[in-house]
Amino acid sequence: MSTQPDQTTNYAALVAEFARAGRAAQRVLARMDDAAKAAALCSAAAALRRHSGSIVEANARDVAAGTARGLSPAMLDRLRLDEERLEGIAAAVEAVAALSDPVGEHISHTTAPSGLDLVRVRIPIGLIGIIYESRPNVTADAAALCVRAGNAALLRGGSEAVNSNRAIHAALAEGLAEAGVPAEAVQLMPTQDRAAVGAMLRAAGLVDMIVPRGGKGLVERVQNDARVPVLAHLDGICHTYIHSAADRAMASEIALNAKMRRTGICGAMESLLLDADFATGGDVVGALLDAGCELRGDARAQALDERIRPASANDWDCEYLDAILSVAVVDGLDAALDHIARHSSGHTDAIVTGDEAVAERFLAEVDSAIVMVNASTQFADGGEFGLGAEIGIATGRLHARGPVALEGLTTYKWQVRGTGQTRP
Ligand SMILES: NC(=O)C1=CN([C@@H]2O[C@H](COP(=O)(O)OP(=O)(O)OC[C@H]3O[C@@H](n4cnc5c(N)ncnc54)[C@H](OP(=O)(O)O)[C@@H]3O)[C@@H](O)[C@H]2O)C=CC1
Ligand SMILES: N[C@@H](CCC(=O)OP(=O)(O)O)C(=O)O
Repeated sequence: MSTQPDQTTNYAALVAEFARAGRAAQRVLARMDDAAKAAALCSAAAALRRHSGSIVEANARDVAAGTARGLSPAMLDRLRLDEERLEGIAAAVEAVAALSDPVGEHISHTTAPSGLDLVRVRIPIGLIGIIYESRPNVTADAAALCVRAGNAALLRGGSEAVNSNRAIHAALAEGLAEAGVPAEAVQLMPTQDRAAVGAMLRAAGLVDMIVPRGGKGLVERVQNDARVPVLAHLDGICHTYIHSAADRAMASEIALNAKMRRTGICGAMESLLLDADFATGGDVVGALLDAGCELRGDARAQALDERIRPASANDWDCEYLDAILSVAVVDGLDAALDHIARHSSGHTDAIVTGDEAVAERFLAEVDSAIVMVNASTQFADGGEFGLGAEIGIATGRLHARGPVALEGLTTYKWQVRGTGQTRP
């Protein structure tokens, strides 16, 4: 779309215009078979490579502006592209092309007592709006996953990545169009005005689903404005509970990895719960402190190591995305479950224990999208789960939870075949 918004733009009308174009393109996409959609994504990958110079140049402008604005090193790292990273983005689009097409799969096939033949068949959701952080690879990943599953995408990326996103989007649209997919199958919102995010969230009947991927500010906006079904990909306040029957070495290794492998991702541990009866809690916190992590603890945690600072009430609900961790000492499984129920964001929570019965209770009772036993929360990732890719980690309670890939971007319908039945 060529619409250029200005001060007087009516964002509801703008979103409606984009949505109508996207829905028309989606109907074309829905008629394309597996091979045609895969070929279109390979064509989009080729266009990314063809335009790598201008994409990297656009990204350099974003990075220069971000540097001047004082973005953190972690944010700049997520923003930055070079030829090698761009090759990775193109290869990821090809990897999505190589995944098998979920559309048309028969989820179930039964015969009703009336003799009706009932097939539940997988279909695309339709037009999906995605609001995401300033990480340009998400533009290509999200577009590729949507198209592979037969959906149109309306993308709204983070403001710091605006030039990169526009360049990536232009290349993707060109490549898709060359392979017979209407360019409007993947559209990028032409404005960074946050009022337009509100219009996307309110576009019920035009946008079929919104995927918000971001932090607290976005959560509040979604809660206030959403009229469209939302598949929330929100913050990760992830816990690791070290139970009294945890293996000592395993506890330290998992805690270190869960916090320090990459501190800036949503699957990083933000809160450590040490069982009061776990004998070597001091070793776990010592290993984290020695690795350069700042620990903020309650009084009992502070007693384990003098380097632990006092935690404030806010710390239990804080997503640091940094080498900072809150630590509490809890009295047994029930206290750990209570703490997690109060403070988890529903992303990923883990227990370390050698007691199978305790592990099973944790798996059953923690109500998060991903619940783990004896593993690092950093495994919360579509690639690690064998899904090939991910839009992100869904933190809500709808049909797709945890890493969302192709299946999560589909719904189904019932196909009913009769032989002349009438209902008595
Ligand atoms: N669950 C998951 O899969 C993932 C979750 N995350 C989470 O994302 C967060 C990090 O991302 P961060 O860089 O902070 O991204 P933000 O949450 O600040 O921004 C994400 C997107 O939301 C928009 N946005 C934010 N607040 C508002 C608002 N009030 N109104 C309208 N639009 C808004 C931003 O727009 P604008 O450009 O205007 O700021 C941007 O497009 C962390 O909390 C992390 O856990 C990150 C990756 C994956
Ligand atoms: N789930 C993936 C990506 C996490 C992610 O997207 O993080 P972010 O850098 O906040 O956008 C992983 O574990 O690498």
